[in-house]
Amino acid sequence: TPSTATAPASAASREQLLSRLPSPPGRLPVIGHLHLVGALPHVTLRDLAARHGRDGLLLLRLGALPTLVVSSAKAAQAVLRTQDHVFASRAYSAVTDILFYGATDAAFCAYGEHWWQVKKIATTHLLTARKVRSYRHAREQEVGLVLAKIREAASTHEAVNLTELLHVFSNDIISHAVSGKLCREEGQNMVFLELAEANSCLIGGFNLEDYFPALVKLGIVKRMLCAKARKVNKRWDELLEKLIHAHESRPASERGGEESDFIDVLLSVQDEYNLTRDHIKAQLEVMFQAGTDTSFVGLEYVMVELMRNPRLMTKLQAEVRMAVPKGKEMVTEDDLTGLTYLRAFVKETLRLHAPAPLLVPHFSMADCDIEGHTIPSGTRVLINVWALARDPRYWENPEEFMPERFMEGGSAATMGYRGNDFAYLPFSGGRRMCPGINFAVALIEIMVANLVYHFNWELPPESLE
Ligand code: HEM
Repeated sequence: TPSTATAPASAASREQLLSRLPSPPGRLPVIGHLHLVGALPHVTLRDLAARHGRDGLLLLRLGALPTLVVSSAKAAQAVLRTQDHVFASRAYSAVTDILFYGATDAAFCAYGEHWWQVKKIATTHLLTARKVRSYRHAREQEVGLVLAKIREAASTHEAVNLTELLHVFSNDIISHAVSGKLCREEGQNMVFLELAEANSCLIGGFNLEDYFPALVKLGIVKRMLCAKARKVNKRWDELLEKLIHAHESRPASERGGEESDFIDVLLSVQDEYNLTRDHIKAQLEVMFQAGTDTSFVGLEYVMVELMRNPRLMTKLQAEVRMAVPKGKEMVTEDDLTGLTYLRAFVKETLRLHAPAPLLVPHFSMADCDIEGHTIPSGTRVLINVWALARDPRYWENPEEFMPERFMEGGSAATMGYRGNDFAYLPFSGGRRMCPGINFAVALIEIMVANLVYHFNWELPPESLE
């Protein structure tokens, strides 16, 4: 059983503690184990952990940064529940520092008073079940636009690029939540898409500056490595300033109300939470970062699994078509209650294809014990939820796509998204858990329901050759 955290160790004893943790051979000077992390880190890390790990733990030296990889449900439970208070921080990153106004947003902010405040704003003001419901007409409208494009292609038997359509769809839904009706003016929704992609390139990779913080302290290196991030941040700043300004200049009577967008809400709680202009911009920007790609990847994989499993597509179509009154033009959110197979289908997709397979890295703030191993403070932690969700110790036929396991009577029937089952963590768990679950699931379900209600899907013949 894990014991309580103790005060941080000195550098020497920290190194001593690290040297006792299970770690793979092949560590090189300077880069450490970085060369072992391939193009699909969750896959290579699973294999390395199976070979060299112990008790679900494996220590890698990624550059100068000790990184603990967690690959068992018990160790994940220790990090996200029993010792959540120790592991709820984020490591310093020069890139997120620049992109997110001193990392003052909810996702990249280090643990502390400011993070509590901005996370609370996200969970109690921006992403509540009620707020998410208030955007249903906007979602249905965006779904309508996608359906029109597909209908047009279908009428001439043309293949559609679903990846592109669904990516734009996810981005537009979030643009609408952030800036309401203004999001389409002057093509601002497309600028959001472009900037979110630029951010992903900077954050998503294994960044040199993150692994060699000492390098960043040298002025020249910092200038070189961070120039791109500054450029991208400048463009975000111009766009967000313009939108916030447009909101401020609207009469107060138009700002409140049921369908108020994130900018309206943040402006209205600005004084209560002592938010600066930069805090507001950081928070708006992170919604794109955390919400767009993740939702889009989830949605795209649902369609992949539908096309791979025609029998299951027929079953899902039957459920949706039964539930929608005859002659209705499109499925609306009222029709979705009780669609248990749809719900299970999405859950099973997020099991096999977690959009954030290693979560967002956690960071320990004190020494503490996990499974009899002492983890020193200042350790970065990756939880391999992709590996946990395919581990035969926890799942029957783990590689098989079987939504039924999440249905009544199935082996995972009681598993939900809230991080209570440590073999199933697509949205993580504990203090750092994703606050966007309702938002994401609503977006995915309404789009999928309509895609299967209106169309039969198959891959174009040339893609099968
Ligand atoms: C299928 C879609 C999504 C998935 C799979 C997902 C998953 C995750 C994961 C794994 C984390 C990291 C948790 C951790 O560090 O332990 C996270 C954090 C976060 N997500 Fe999501 N997310 C999704 C959609 C969204 C949406 C739509 C929004 C907002 C509109 C959102 C907002 C956030 C925020 C603000 C955080 C940071 C929380 C923190 O650090 O305390 N997410 N999400």
